[in-house]
Amino acid sequence: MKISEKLSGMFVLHSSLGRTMTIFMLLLLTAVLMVSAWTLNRSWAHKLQDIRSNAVNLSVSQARQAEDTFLQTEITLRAIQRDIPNNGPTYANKAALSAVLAEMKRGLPQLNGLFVYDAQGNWVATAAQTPTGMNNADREYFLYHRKNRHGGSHIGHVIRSRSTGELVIPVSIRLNDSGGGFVGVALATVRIDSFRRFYSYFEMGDGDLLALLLDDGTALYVRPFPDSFINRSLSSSPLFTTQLVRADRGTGTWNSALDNKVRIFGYARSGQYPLIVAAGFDKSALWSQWLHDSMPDLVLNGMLLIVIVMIGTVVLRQVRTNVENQIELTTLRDELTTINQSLQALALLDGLTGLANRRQFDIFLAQNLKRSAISGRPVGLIMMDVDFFKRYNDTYGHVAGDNCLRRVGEALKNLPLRQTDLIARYGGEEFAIVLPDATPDAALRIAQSAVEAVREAAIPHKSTALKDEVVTLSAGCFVLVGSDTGQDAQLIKEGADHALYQAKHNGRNRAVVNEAG
Ligand SMILES: Nc1nc2c(ncn2[C@@H]2O[C@H](COP(=O)(O)OP(=O)(O)OP(=O)(O)O)[C@@H](O)[C@H]2O)c(=O)[nH]1
Repeated sequence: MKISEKLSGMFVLHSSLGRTMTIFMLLLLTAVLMVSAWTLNRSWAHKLQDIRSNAVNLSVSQARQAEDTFLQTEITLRAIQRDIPNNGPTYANKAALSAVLAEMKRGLPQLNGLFVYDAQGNWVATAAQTPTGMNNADREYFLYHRKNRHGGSHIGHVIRSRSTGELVIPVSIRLNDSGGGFVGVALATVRIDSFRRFYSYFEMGDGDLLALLLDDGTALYVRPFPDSFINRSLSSSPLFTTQLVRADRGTGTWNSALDNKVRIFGYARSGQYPLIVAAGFDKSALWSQWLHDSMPDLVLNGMLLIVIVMIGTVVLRQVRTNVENQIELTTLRDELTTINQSLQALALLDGLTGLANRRQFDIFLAQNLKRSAISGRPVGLIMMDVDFFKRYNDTYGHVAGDNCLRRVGEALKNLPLRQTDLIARYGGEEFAIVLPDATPDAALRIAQSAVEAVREAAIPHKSTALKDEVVTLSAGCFVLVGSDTGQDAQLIKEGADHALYQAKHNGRNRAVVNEAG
């Protein structure tokens, strides 16, 4: 950027209009930016609020669904329990019991199998064909029931079915004899696939998750994670360390323990079973989606900002042009004023001596005679003429003659005059002094000092007829009180001229006053 452009830019800021426009544009820009930011921020906050509600609602509904599944399963187990003789499943009609189990399973597609074990873990009956010689005494649920006397159902960690190889959740109850002694276990295995299928009905993003968990933090199934995540302990997740400690349902945002992704979670604990459902929405995907949805607003706001900046630029450029024009006009005006003043001065000054010229002399004399006519106070005029100046020119040349006149002018300038007096070059080698409010005596005194000053300047003049051979002056004075008849200037000049003639006639180099006035 050129210096002049920088300067004019600064002038814009320093001019009050430029400053006001700049501040206005900046305020407008800030206001639009703030409104846009506030609107977008609100939109994002609403989006988060919606997601939190969705997450909680989904968790609650899925916790209910899981409860229903396990309740149906428990009811089935209770029905099986009723069909088993008091002294234990060993004494049951195994074929008939298996048929009952098969019939029960048919109505419950979420079940992988129904099983009855005796007190040693031997398979007594199943909903499918009973493989001979199978024993499940090593399973966690079997050991659990053998140890715990309570009659409630037990939901275990996910296992792989020995009969089908499928991943299943074991739901079991203890079988007691009439004395409360352990006589076996009834087991239903719930297909993980049933949850997999059910959870796949929900439209969720790739990074979103829906998890069925045991309340000890074990993952039973987590959509969309692979089966390798099943049975993983999430007990260190904020869900278990902080959220569930505070409330059985709620929302929160934390790094998922499964893949360290930040998700917005909703969760709900089952009131009936030790189950928890959590729904988590990938925050970065939500942000991208929100950005995508907000793009029209962002583009609109961006365009608004660009339009404001463009308008601002045009207005400021216009202001700059105006300021530049103003500066140019002011400079031009100042220059013209200076020129005008010089011209005015030049119009009133004599170019050779720098004294007032004839024009100024005439104006000044006329003004003072007018004032004199009003005040009644006299005006004095001294007319002066360089002696034998023709000879001077002839002897020294015209250039020297001009110099001589300049020096005579200098000598006159040094006279002790009042501020109100005026010395002028009347024309040629003639000079004049106007003395407002002067008596004839005072005028004569000043005329004599003028003659003396020129003589003392000692400008050589070898062709003069006078003996000192220096340039001399003759002066004639006249004093007049103005009468405002229009004749005053002529009268006073004639009076002074007459005295000058007398001075010349009397031998030059002297001053004479004409007392006739
Ligand atoms: N160098 C120069 N000479 C001027 C100027 N104005 C007038 N003169 C000359 O001044 C001379 C005046 O001569 P005169 O009017 O005869 O008077 P004088 O020779 O001074 O004689 P007295 O007035 O009788 O003493 C003329 O020769 C003019 O040419 C000027 O501006 N410069």
